[in-house]
Amino acid sequence: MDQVLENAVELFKKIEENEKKNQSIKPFLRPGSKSFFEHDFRIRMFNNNSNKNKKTIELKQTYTCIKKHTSYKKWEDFKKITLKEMYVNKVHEGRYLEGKVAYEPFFITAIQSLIQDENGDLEVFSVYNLNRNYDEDPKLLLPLGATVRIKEPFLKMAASGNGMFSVRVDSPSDLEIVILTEIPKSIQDNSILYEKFNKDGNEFFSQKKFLQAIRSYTKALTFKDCVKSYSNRALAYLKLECFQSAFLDAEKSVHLEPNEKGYFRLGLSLYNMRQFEKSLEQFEKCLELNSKNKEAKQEIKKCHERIQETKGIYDFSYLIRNSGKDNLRIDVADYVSDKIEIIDIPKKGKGVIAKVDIPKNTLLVGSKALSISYDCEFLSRYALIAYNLLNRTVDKNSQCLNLLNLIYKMRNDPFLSEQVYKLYGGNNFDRDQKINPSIIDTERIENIQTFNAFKAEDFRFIHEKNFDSSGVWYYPSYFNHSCLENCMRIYFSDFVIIYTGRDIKQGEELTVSYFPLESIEEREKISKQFGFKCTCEICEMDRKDSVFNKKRQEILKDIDKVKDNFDSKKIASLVEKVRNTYKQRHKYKYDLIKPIGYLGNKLLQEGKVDEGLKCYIEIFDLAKESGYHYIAIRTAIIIADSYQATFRLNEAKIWRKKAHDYFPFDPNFKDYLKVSQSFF
Ligand SMILES: C[S@@+](CC[C@H](N)C(=O)[O-])C[C@H]1O[C@@H](n2cnc3c(N)ncnc32)[C@H](O)[C@@H]1O
Repeated sequence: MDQVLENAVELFKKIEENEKKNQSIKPFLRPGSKSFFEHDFRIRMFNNNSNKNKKTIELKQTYTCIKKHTSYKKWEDFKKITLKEMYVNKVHEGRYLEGKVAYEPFFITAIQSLIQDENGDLEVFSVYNLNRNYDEDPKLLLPLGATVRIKEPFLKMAASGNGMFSVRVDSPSDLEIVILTEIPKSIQDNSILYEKFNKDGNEFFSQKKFLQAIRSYTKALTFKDCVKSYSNRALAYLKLECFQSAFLDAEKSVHLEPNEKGYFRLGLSLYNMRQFEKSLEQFEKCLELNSKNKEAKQEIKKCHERIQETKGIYDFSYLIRNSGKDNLRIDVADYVSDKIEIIDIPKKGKGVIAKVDIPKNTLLVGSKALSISYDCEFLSRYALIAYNLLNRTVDKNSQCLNLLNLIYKMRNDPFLSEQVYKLYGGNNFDRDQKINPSIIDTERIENIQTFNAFKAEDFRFIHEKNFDSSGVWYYPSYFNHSCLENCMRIYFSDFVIIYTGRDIKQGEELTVSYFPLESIEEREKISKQFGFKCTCEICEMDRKDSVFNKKRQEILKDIDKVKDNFDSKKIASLVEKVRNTYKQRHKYKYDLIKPIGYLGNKLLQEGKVDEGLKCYIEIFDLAKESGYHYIAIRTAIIIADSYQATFRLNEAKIWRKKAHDYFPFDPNFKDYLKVSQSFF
């Protein structure tokens, strides 16, 4: 077994043992000497530095932290606690811990340092989810000497600490950091110091050290309220994608004195928070001050395009051109049709219904992911193993990374945060309770991700593992599942459109399929993870058909084993066997799709083109009837391509039209649907 995995398993065992042993620990007796802690820290630092070349990512919270989130409450509602009073593996409800950062912090899986309380007692202190930027200097995020306050502190057995404990913070909004500026308060309006810090800020900025630049501008601003420093700090925030902070600074800058750069940066922060109308206003103000500002003109054009999109007017050629492997995130606005609404659906939570009759192929929703991560963006598989062991999960790279990204984005964009908190996060959370968007409740966010994350199944890289993804979309998250979906989803990188796959009656629920139409067992397994049991017509029929279904699955398994070695005749006889299991049933014989696909492939390989095509035509009909739209489109294209290749251009045209009927919005859509013949 891989050494890394072995080490991780060891680590995992140790945590479990320690947790068991310490279940009954009462007041915790700590050695309390600073030199002891510093010695331990040096060892950790050494281990950490020896791994310097391996990039690692910070980890999120563990499930062992059963702490309920308390940021909804005010600081005044909590009573102070000191380290001496704390217990191990206990959440100290209604209390807060205050202390100073007593050691230069560093990253292991979280930012780690020592906290020293008012009695001079020390404890290790770990902060998770504080920042996404791995190259960031932790000393800047949690500076030595800064005062910190932690709500409902949790003294936890530390995973990396050989029996050490640490005061652990998972949700950054449980923590308040007072950063010392090292500037005596008595010095007021010192323009020399202002110049010095402002210059430092510019220097750091030019070196792309944006966090340092922000710190310097902040110091500079304590001496003088200056338009330029606010505006420059806004730009540094923009570089770090901290859009809300950028917005506040740019706003201060133009408030002090209307200025071109200030309006431009205000426009950019609003644009990035997807407030296109408001953003347009700022770029126009910028142009009023300088009618020759080319960049502002370009941004105005983009704003107009986005505003058109919010009306459902999309340029699909633009979407196709600007999405794909080279561009995993597309600049596009959201749209929701006024023909649909979100209501409570019995036994399903919320869902989407049609307010009026809606014809087939009506665009209902266009939505860009609130956050998305791709497998190819992951930094370290070591971190993934540790992450899964600590969390007792089997999350993929993209899922783990997306949680971190989502948290980061929520901290920097209140509009986005507000949308995330509206989504279903399991029954333990009251979703109607209004949450301050600046609160980061990692447990809740994680639950929201569990119930609402999907992968962006962009046709163009659907088979490539590296492009596996995990994203969260806002409006699409309200669509419930049905194996017999009546809507279709098409992805353009991280942008998805949802439209009706057939005519819909007023009041009918609109559904999409969360997973492929595999066997009922497989579907039930996945839907159980989502916490529901599908009751669509196909599922009900499958459940009634259980004896034949079992037989069918056995034959399908056999076919899988032999499909590469058998010729078309032998495969055809196995297909017949599957067909026989459907004798009692006249509808939804979707399990025939795969074996007939194998047969069609084999026939094409043997040069029996017409027989092969007959198979594909049957697949098209089966997929169409079962509402398995993706397969229907792909099959129609394969058929069209095969006719084209054998110069039967008329048939090719007919089949291209059938594929195109599934997506009537743009004549060039066929370019998007370049699928490989090797699909089956
Ligand atoms: C993406 S959300 C869909 C919207 C959700 N119903 C809500 O209230 O926001 C997924 C969750 O919806 C519920 N759900 C989805 N499809 C369902 C179905 N067919 N039957 C029952 N519950 C369903 C499950 O709780 C699932 O975890």
